Amino acid sequence: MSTRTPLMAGNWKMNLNHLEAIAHTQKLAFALADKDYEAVEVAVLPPFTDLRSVQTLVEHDKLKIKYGAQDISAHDGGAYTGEISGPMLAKLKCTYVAVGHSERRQYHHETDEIVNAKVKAAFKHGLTPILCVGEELEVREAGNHVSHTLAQVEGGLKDVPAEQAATAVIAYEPVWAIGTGKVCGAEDAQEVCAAVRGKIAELYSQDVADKVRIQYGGSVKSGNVAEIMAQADIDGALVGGASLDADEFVKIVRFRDQ
Ligand SMILES: O=C(CO)COP(=O)(O)O
Repeated sequence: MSTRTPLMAGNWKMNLNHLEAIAHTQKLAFALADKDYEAVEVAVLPPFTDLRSVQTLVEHDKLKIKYGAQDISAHDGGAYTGEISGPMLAKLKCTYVAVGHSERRQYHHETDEIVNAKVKAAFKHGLTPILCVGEELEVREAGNHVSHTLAQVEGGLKDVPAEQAATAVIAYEPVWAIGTGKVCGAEDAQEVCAAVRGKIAELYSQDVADKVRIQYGGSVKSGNVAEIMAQADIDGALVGGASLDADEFVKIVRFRDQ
């Protein structure tokens, strides 16, 4: 039995303004009970413009919900118009930051080198990266999903020391399952997540591999989360669309009751 605490993180993507973010976080906090936080770590990843509001609410009401950003600059500061740095996110007391989400790889041309620099920037400023990896449909159809995903893991963690790697979160998100309603079968997800853990063991050690939390993401809903969470190497979910519905996200956090 793994000692890894499951992590259920809601990636809001480009949804909810700062007022909606407050209302949504309050709704989540109201519905979640201490026993939920004892069993599962719960996090939200709002847009940058919401983070200060979420921080203020979490601190003022002493909420147990963790929060983080959806991206981080590889740079610490300077002439990088539109970017948000690690020191800025650390100042907002973010716990997590998603790095290399497939939407950033696809629409912002983030390569494994850029993703690696962002992973390092996160660690440098005390943030835990959620390193997102996963294959496109053509890659899966060609049967290359495992090697493709492992190359992204290796690229993303290049030159990251073992002590840091052990605290990372890796999110396996097959691109074809994101926002499509096509959930990857639990056993297919487990196949890749087990291979990711094997890769971490090869790059570092079994001890590091046993510590790293691996999430599945892609059309996770209350109706399919239990089967996904029953897999040995899946330690949580990175939830997109369903995290925008507070009742649904609470049900996902309570996957054991499904
Ligand atoms: O990309 C995702 C989370 O990062 C998954 O999105 P959906 O849950 O909407 O498929």
